[in-house]
Formats: sequence, structure tokens, C-alpha cells
Amino acid sequence: MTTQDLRITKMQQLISPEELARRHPVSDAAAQTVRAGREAIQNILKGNDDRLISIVGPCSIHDPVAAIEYARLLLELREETKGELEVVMRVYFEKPRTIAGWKGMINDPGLDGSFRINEGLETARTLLLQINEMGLPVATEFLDTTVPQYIADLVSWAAIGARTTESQIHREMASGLSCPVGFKNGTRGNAQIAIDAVRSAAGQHHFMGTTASGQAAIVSTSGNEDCHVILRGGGGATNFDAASVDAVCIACERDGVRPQVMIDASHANSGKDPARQPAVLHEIGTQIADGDHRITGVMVESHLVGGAQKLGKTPLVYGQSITDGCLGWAETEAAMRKLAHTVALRRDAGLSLAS
Ligand SMILES: O=C[C@H](O)[C@H](O)COP(=O)(O)O
Ligand SMILES: C=C(OP(=O)(O)O)C(=O)O
Repeated sequence: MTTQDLRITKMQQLISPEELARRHPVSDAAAQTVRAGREAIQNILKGNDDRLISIVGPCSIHDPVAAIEYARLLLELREETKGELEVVMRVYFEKPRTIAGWKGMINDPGLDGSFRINEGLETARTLLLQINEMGLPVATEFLDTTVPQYIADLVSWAAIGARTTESQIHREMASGLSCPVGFKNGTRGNAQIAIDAVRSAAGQHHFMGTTASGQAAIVSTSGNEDCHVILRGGGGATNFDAASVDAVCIACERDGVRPQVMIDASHANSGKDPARQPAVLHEIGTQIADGDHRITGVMVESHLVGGAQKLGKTPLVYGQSITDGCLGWAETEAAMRKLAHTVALRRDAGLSLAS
């Protein structure tokens, strides 16, 4: 009598990370973008660079063509604001769902419940290569702990989401990632779990994972010192205001964590209304112009077309989110230019890092 796999309906072979990398190797140009992106972010986190990490882009990627068009626009904005902002594109392939829904392009690239994960991984890797080769560094959320082996060599910054910050396996994963990592506060607004996660990920861990050839392995990590908290609001409250930043930074200091935060202008900080993101960025900009150096980054959900559409609608509107609502491109540009100006104001006022 079998007692095993009673609820498994199918198992298929997954491509190995090694095979995917063999098909789509990292080019020198892409590697250069990744290295430079990581280094710039590390310097900002260490306080050696007074610019602002700016993670900007769609809530999720579902159409690589629109993603490349978006990347071209963002690259121009990156060039224009490079004295004040380190602009990195949000290229999110994995979506953690509150209950159920489309889980992102790696899980279901056909958007139709066909779950062609091998194809999703290949499309994701190809897109990351293209964006990096353009000279634009990339940010993503890592959710499934198998995924980094396939794409992490092309990622300059990673997030652990509000639903997984408290998870031991995600903290272990972060301890071995080669890029800086931001941990979101919890969906109910608890920022302490993100501070705990930063401390945990800084340490060494030993856990189960897979090798590049796809073999199950015992993984040992050295710890990741480039981790930080992301404030995204939650539990019916926002946390982008000066008092919230103060409270979290004081808690960081108490716990031996660098007192610094990235602020997500979207999610609970905008009440999931994308049109409110510019007002959130304005408030963050006011704190920066007042001399606050503890805000080391921002996150913005933005796409070619503002708002969101329901998956299943045919045809889909080109360049519009099928997950959370995003800020449209024109509004994104305007808000990011204003934010860059506040960094310049802080600098011009002599409110340097040392002061
Ligand atoms: O950023 C995306 C969403 O906020 C997150 O995936 C949760 O989405 P859901 O509550 O619609 O499932
Ligand atoms: C899912 C996301 O955010 P959070 O984890 O804050 O809900 C996201 O940034 O896509």
C-alpha cells in the first residue's frame, strides 16, 4: 500500500541551471553592468556615496517586448539623473500571492495556466541578459529558493517580500546571494522581522539547496553584509513618514544593524493606489532635502501605461500591469526628476554624509 505522493499529479524534468547558462551565457557587457550596479548599491549602503538607490519598474513582467521598451526609457532617465540616483530596473518574475493568482512569468509564461516553467526560466534569463547588455542594472524578488541558481548572476539587487521576510529559508538564501538584498516589513507593518532578517542573513548558514548541475546539495554560505530594511507600510498604516523612519532606524541601531531604510512608495504605502506614489515620493524627498541620509533607497512600481488590468482580458493593453497598479511613464519621470532634485538640494546645502 503506497503512502507517498498521494497528492502529486505530475512531475516533469526541470532544466538544470548549468544547461540554461550554457544556452545563454553571461556576456562581458552584461557582467560589467551587474558588477557596477552591485558596487554602486554597496557604496550607497556603506555611506560612501550620497546618491539614492532607485528601484523602478513594473510590478511584474509578463511581456518581454514591453519590458525592453520600458528599459530603454528608464535607461535615459538613469543617464539624466545619474549624479543623484542609482536607477535600477525592477524586473520581477515571481509574484507571492496573498491567496491565489498568477504567480509570475517564470511559473506561467503563457499566462494561461500551462505552467511551462522551463520556458519561463529561459525567457527570464534572456530578458535579464538583454537589459544588462543595454547597461541597465536589474532588481528582482527571489521567492522560490531554486530560482537564484538560474538567474542570480544577472541581478544587481534582490528583494525578499513582505510574505517571506520572516521565513528562515529565505534568510538562508539571502546569506548566500552575491548581490545586496532588501527585506520588506511584514504585511501587517511589522518592521522588526525585517531587522531580524538582516541580522540573520549577515551570518553563515548551512542548508539544503541545489548545485548548478541540478544535484541536491548541502549549501554553506559566508553571510551577506549588504542587506537592509524596506518599509512598505501594512496593517492599514503607512510608514514612509519621518517618525516611522526614526523609529525603525533607532531599532536598527539597538540591534546592531546599519540605521538605514529603503522606502517602497507602492503597496501599503500608497494604499495600492498607484496615483498616490508621487505624493509618497514627495514626502520622502522632503525628508531627504532636510538632510536625512538614512533613507538610502526608494522603490516605485511603474510601467509604460498607468494602472492595472485583469489577466484574462483580451486583448491585453500593451505595457500595462497585470498585477498591482503602476504609475504611468510620464508621471514616473516627473516624480523621479523631483526626487533627484532633493538629493542635489541636500548636497548643495552642505548636508554631506559626514555632517
Ligand atoms: O506586488 C504584488 C502584490 O502586492 C503581491 O503579489 C500580492 O498580491 P495579491 O494580494 O493580489 O495576491
Ligand atoms: C510583492 C511585492 O511586495 P510586498 O512583498 O511588499 O507585498 C512586490 O514588491 O512585488
